[in-house]
Amino acid sequence: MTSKKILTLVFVKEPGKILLGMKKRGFGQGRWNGFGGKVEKGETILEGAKRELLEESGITANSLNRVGLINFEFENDPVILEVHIFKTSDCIGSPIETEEMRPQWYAEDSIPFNQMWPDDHLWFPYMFSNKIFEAYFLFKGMDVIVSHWIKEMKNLDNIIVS
Ligand SMILES: Nc1[nH]c(=O)nc2c1ncn2[C@H]1C[C@H](O)[C@@H](COP(=O)(O)OP(=O)(O)OP(=O)(O)O)O1
Repeated sequence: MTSKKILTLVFVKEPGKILLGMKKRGFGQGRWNGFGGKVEKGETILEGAKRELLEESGITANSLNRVGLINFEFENDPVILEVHIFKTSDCIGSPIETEEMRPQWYAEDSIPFNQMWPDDHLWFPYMFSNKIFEAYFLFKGMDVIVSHWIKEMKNLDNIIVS
């Protein structure tokens, strides 16, 4: 029997650059990524995304735009991670280092993909060209992608996040 964990991932964008955070602990430790985590009981996915962004970076998002939806499966693990990805340029505050994340701005043409999850370089181009996508990745361990697909979508309106 498989089960699903609902997670969020938020990227703060400004023209030509993106805010990443170095994950200091927990799942994905040592990798640059957006800000996010598990959606808690009683909150919507959108609320969870905003909460995690604030907790991990000190930034408050007024609004979030859908970027994509990825299901991650790991060999020999019944738990599927359903990750809802958002971006925003409509936010308040400056990034601060937190217990979980060390934020840093990166130019869009110098993203540190070799220190990120191995799937990121495959779907970041969709995000940077404002294409909405759905994807699936099957991992062996934390470093090897066994199989995957990525599909551009018109929208993700069938999956309610608000
Ligand atoms: N293959 C992958 N590629 C990627 O880009 N992001 C991934 C990923 N697998 C997981 N993530 C993201 C989703 C989510 O934002 C984050 C993991 O969040 P978690 O909540 O599991 O982190 P923690 O273990 O720190 O738990 P919290 O106590 O909720 O903060 O990593």
